[in-house]
Amino acid sequence: MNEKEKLIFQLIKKNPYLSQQEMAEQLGMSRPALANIISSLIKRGEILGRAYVLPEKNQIIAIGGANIDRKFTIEQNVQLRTSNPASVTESVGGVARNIAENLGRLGNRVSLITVMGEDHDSAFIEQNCKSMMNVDLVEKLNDYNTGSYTAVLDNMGELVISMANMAIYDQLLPSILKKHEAILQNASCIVIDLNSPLETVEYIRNFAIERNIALAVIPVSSPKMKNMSQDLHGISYFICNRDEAESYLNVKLETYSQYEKAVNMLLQKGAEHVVLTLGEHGVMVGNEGNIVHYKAIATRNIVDVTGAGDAFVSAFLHGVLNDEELEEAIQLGLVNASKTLQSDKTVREDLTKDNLIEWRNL
Ligand SMILES: Nc1ncnc2c1ncn2[C@@H]1O[C@H](COP(=O)(O)OP(=O)(O)OP(=O)(O)O)[C@@H](O)[C@H]1O
Ligand SMILES: O=c1[nH]cc([C@@H]2O[C@H](CO)[C@@H](O)[C@H]2O)c(=O)[nH]1
Repeated sequence: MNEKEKLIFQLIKKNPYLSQQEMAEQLGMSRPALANIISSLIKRGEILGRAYVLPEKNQIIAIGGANIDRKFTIEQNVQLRTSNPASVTESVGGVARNIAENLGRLGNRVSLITVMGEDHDSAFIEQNCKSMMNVDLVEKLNDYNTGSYTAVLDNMGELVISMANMAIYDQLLPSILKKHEAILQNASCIVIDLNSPLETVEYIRNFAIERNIALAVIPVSSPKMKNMSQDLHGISYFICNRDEAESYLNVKLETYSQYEKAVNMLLQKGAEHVVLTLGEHGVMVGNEGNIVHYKAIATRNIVDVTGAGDAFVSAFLHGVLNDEELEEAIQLGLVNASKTLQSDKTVREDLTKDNLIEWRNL
């Protein structure tokens, strides 16, 4: 930091809620010059932006996708190769962003690191997210469209097909994360989804190993899971669904003994905790040679499956990061997934710490 930056940094440390006008007056600087320096401090992760908060412990950093989700629900039985009458909704999505929103709604401090285009979609996403997470570390790229995910659901809310337009995530490179090392190294947990390129996942895995930071890796889809390294050391929580495990391990998973074997194989590759999600059959969880199956919560009136996996991951991480026993954290995950299935929203708008406890006790 140069002298001017140090002065501003000290002032923010003393009083994080001074307005730029007040700061400029106290420092005898022009406001545009001050704004420039503040924006460079934010970009380098020295301060978090908006309220000029300093990076601190216990912050969760989510790295990966932030998309616009378009969901078409077909009102009658799906007929292939013809036009099906459908209703459509548009909302914010992306696995890392969904997890950040869940964790933010649950009262955790979260920053999102992602790349978005300079377009209408990114403005919509930012506007939508900024009350639940810090979005000041988001990088805008001129030549790319913001990621988008288009899903076709049947009249039971089950996924028929989905399309991912996410070329932009090839640009979520280690060079972007390096700018935010100050924040990353103070994180209580880093969550990365596999929208991120392999070299970025490997960079963050080594970063987490060197600094002993909890790391959760979330695959997002079977095709993207194929890119993952076969070495899972340094990953504290590796959470994938059945299809993703099949494509990564190159095995068929149809029985409980096969699920158990798969969890074992993932543990052998070095992950500390493995969670294999099994849709209506719940989750198989393994650590230190101990593998346990937990039943899903019987859920009626499923409206939309989108986001159930992200809801599980988020409430599970919320539990473990807030000192719950592993088993209780899993139950919180199962409850949040079940409640999310009953909502047409990817993340429930009524999700709070208190509501999660109330749903858990029902
Ligand atoms: N039909 C269901 N009934 C009850 N719980 C379910 C059902 N489907 C999913 N879940 C819950 O959601 C969790 C995650 O579901 P799944 O294994 O399908 O992951 P996913 O494919 O990542 O989810 P999605 O892509 O739908 O967000 C399950 O472990 C379970 O707890
Ligand atoms: O390749 C991808 N497909 C789907 C998603 C996101 O998954 C979410 C549901 O779990 C949804 O919001 C979509 O944007 C993604 O981030 N990458």
